[in-house]
Amino acid sequence: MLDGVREAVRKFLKSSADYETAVNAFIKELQKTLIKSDVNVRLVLQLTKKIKERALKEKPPPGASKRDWFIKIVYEELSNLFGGDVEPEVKPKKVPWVVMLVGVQGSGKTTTAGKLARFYKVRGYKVALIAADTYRPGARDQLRQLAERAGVLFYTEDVDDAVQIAKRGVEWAKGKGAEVIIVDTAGRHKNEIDLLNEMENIAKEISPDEVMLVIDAGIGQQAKALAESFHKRTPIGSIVVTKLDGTAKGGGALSAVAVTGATIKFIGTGEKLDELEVFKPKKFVARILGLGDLEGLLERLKEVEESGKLEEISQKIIEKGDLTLEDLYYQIVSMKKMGSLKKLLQMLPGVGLMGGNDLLKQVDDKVLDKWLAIMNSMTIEELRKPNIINRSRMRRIAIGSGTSVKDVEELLKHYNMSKKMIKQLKRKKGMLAKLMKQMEGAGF
Ligand SMILES: Nc1nc2c(ncn2[C@@H]2O[C@H](COP(=O)(O)OP(=O)(O)OP(=O)(O)O)[C@@H](O)[C@H]2O)c(=O)[nH]1
Repeated sequence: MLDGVREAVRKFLKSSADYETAVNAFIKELQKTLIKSDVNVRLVLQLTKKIKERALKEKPPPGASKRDWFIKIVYEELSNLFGGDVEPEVKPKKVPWVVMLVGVQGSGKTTTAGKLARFYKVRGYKVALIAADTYRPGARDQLRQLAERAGVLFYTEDVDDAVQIAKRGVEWAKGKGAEVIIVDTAGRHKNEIDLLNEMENIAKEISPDEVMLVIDAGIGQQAKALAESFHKRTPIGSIVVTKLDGTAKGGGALSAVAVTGATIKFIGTGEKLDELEVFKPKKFVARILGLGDLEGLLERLKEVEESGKLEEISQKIIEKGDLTLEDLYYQIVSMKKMGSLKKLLQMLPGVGLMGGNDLLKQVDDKVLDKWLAIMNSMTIEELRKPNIINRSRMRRIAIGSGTSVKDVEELLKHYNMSKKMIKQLKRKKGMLAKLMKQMEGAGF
């Protein structure tokens, strides 16, 4: 899936066809790749319809190309498909925190138990692993070894009763002061009903704080049905999708799971203990689209958008023909977001806003930071009516911002200069308009 989408992006950006033809070609390619990698067909059609609508309706901000803007739309819509902006909370809400892992045989449950133990151990928690998979020979030993490698507590018993092992294990771990307790369970039984019964019984005994379903990315669309059948018996709190390193079908499991409404918390990206990542939808999609190309593009678009805002602010000031410290504050904030002062120079109408070229030579980023600090120490009234700032207010502002009265004076001097220039600009514009009218009246 990843390669397919990346390739489509590359083709789209390079294509010499007109915009609409290129969009249609891209959408076809995207549909093909997503369906091939097991994303639900209905979901794919919904997604591409939305992308197309936005692509034809939205106008990119000045300075951005239509094609760049289109990729941004694709990025946003794909991100929504995988959970949008929401990043999962992985911090235990209380301690001890009992996690019960469920999932079918071979999904990577035992490996994930080890990875999770390491994940929480390196974040400073005291962790215990409990092996309650009595069905697969060797599962208990496998987990014991993982526990040793991760350096965490371990509990199991050589009996067949998984429910009792889990129950006594959790008690034991609590007695040892474990803060995160992870219970590994069986993935296979005589039949599915028995497996689900066992999960339900364990859950009843240990009342886990979180039931985590482990799903192999390779199972594609079946992920949804699987998640639902477990969910009926032991309400699933979160999901780990494993083996995303080894399959082109990751999108299937992810999107199928996404439509069940459960949160995907982690993804497994390899066999090693540290190959577990917190699932971040936007990061995942950026990877699908080929982050290398995309990062620069998104940055560029952000800049254009920010500068648009800056222009808007400046335009309003000029129209108003007056400047407050509050205006200046917002101007500096949006300018700082863009990064460089040079850009400001090109962007601000007439450069005069800040008091001309000479002034701008003196104004570097450090000065701007100081000004922001000073303005942050002012009251809203002072920002809106700077002429009320007398000597004693200056002293208070200087102390509050860790600067000197001289610094505050300096800022006010620049502000007054800029204000004067804005007024002049407005007057000149007014004169020009008057002149034009007279000329028109005179029949020019
Ligand atoms: N490439 C890759 N392999 C993984 C990942 N997670 C697990 N595996 C491998 O998948 C295989 C099965 O993993 P196990 O942890 O033994 O599976 P299980 O779900 O505990 O199996 P049962 O005990 O039968 O339920 C092992 O070879 C693991 O190394 C992953 O994220 N990426």
